[in-house]
Amino acid sequence: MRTMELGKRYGRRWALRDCTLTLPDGAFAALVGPNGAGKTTLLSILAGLLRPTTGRAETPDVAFVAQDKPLYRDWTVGELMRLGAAMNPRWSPSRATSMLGALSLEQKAGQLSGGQRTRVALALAVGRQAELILLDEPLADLDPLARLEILEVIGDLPATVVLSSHVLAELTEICDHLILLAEGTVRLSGSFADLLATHDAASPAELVIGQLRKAAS
Ligand SMILES: Nc1ncnc2c1ncn2[C@@H]1O[C@H](COP(=O)(O)OP(=O)(O)OP(=O)(O)O)[C@@H](O)[C@H]1O
Repeated sequence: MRTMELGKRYGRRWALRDCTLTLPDGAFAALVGPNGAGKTTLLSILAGLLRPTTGRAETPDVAFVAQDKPLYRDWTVGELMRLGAAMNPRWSPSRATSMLGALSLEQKAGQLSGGQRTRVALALAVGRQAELILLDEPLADLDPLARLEILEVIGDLPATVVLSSHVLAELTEICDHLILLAEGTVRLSGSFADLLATHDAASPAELVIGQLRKAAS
C-alpha cells in the first residue's frame, strides 16, 4: 500500500495533508493520533469512500470496517455470511467463521449487541480475503478476551492490516508498524523495530506516548 502526497481539505481546513506512506505487504500497522488527527479521513480515502483533494493512493483489494457497522437489521448472521459468499468469489467460510465465536447463525443482525455486530462486520471483511484490511476503531465494544482472540486472528491473516485505535496496549502488542498522525500530517511512520532503533524509547508503547506528547506540546 502506498500513498503519495495525499490530502483532504474541507473548506479552508485540511483534514489530511501531504500524506506520503509506504506499507510493505503483510504489515500490521497501528494508526494512532489524537482526536481529529485525520485517521478516519485517511482510512476512508484508502477504502475508496472519500475522494482526496490532492495526491493519490495505490491500494490492492480493500476491506473496510468503519466505526459504525451498518448491517441489514432483518437478516440473520447466516444470511449475511451467505451474502458475503455470493458477492465474493474468493470468500473463505473458515476465515469468516473464525470471527463469529459462539454467535448463532440464526440470530438477526438487528438484535445483536454492539460487540456481536462487530464480530459480524469483521467476519464479512475477513471472509473476503482482501489484501488490505482497514479497521477504524473496530474493537471498542468487544470484551477483553474477544479483543485478544480477534486481534490474534487478524494478526495471522495473510493481508496488510491498518488498525486505528486509541487503546495503546492492543496496538503495541500486536502491530509491527506505526503510522502516527497529528493535525492532519504524518508525524512518524515505519516499522516499530526501525523506529525503536532510531528514537529514544524502550518500548513501542513508550515511543507512541512520547510522540503523542510531542505532538500535543
Ligand atoms: N465531513 C466533514 N466536513 C468537515 N470537516 C470534517 C469532515 N469529516 C472530518 N472533518 C474534520 O477533519 C478532521 C479529521 O477528522 P477525522 O475524523 O479524520 O479524525 P480522527 O483522527 O479519525 O479522529 P477521532 O480519533 O476523533 O475519530 C477533523 O478536524 C474533523 O473535524
